[in-house]
Amino acid sequence: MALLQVEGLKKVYADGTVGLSGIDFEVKAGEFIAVIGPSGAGKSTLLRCLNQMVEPTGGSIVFQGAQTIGSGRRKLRNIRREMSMIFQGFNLFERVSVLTNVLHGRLGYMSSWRGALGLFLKDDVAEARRLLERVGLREQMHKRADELSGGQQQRVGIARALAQKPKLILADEPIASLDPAASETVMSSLHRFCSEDGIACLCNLHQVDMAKKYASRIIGIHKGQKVFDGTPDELTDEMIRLIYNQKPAEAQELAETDMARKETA
Ligand SMILES: Nc1ncnc2c1ncn2[C@@H]1O[C@H](COP(=O)(O)OP(=O)(O)OP(=O)(O)O)[C@@H](O)[C@H]1O
Repeated sequence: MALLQVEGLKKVYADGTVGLSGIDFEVKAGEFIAVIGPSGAGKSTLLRCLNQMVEPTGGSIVFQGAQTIGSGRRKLRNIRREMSMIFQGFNLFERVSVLTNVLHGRLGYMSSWRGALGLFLKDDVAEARRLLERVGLREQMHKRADELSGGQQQRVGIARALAQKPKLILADEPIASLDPAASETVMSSLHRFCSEDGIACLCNLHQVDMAKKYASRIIGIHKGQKVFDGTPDELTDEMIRLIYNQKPAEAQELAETDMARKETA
């Protein structure tokens, strides 16, 4: 059984803008998938619909065998703790310590009053320290988050995501604000930890070279539609040109021809 099954996923925003116009795909446990496409294609909308930070307007999302659309608050909280998110702008609490930011990854497992008072369990604190060591930030754990560089802050974001013990990480352009060296560190850390812990990842990326380097599968989106779904090798230069050069119909046609060729081979 797939970890995640998405069928006919749609999002039309209140002002009538179509974010997603019916997307289908599956994610297997432990798969590392890059999502690419031009600006405004619907990549963020897709990730945010999956954890329902953005409410889908149609379709179905089955996560670990259960339909998530229409879930009540309690069920949604349980779904979200197993689907952690990494953000382009890190989304850390800047004035609190790095360690506390990682501990926030445990909030979904605590009663709200314990969380509000910051009464974290001893085991959770030990695990947060271990995770910070794992991402190479042991020395920084008592610093305020805003004292860290962008690349270090994103590694805190990764440690926080891992603290949730997720089955799936949704990474929304995790390296868009970073320089090339920090981007490599963040992508290689994210890839390594997902692989070591058997976590699936859907990672929105603008950098096609990074998508090809780290993902085992790439999904291409254009104008709210899936126009490519294949391996890095199958993402040819021609396909990239079609996805980014506003010719999704031609890209889809090329993908279908490739698929038919693979089936008959
Ligand atoms: N809150 C919103 N209200 C109305 N339209 C929105 C809203 N959020 C996104 N959109 C629109 O939905 C479409 C998809 O946007 P989305 O942010 O998902 O694209 P993206 O591929 O992530 O783009 P980028 O790479 O620039 O971040 C765009 O046309 C965008 O303007």
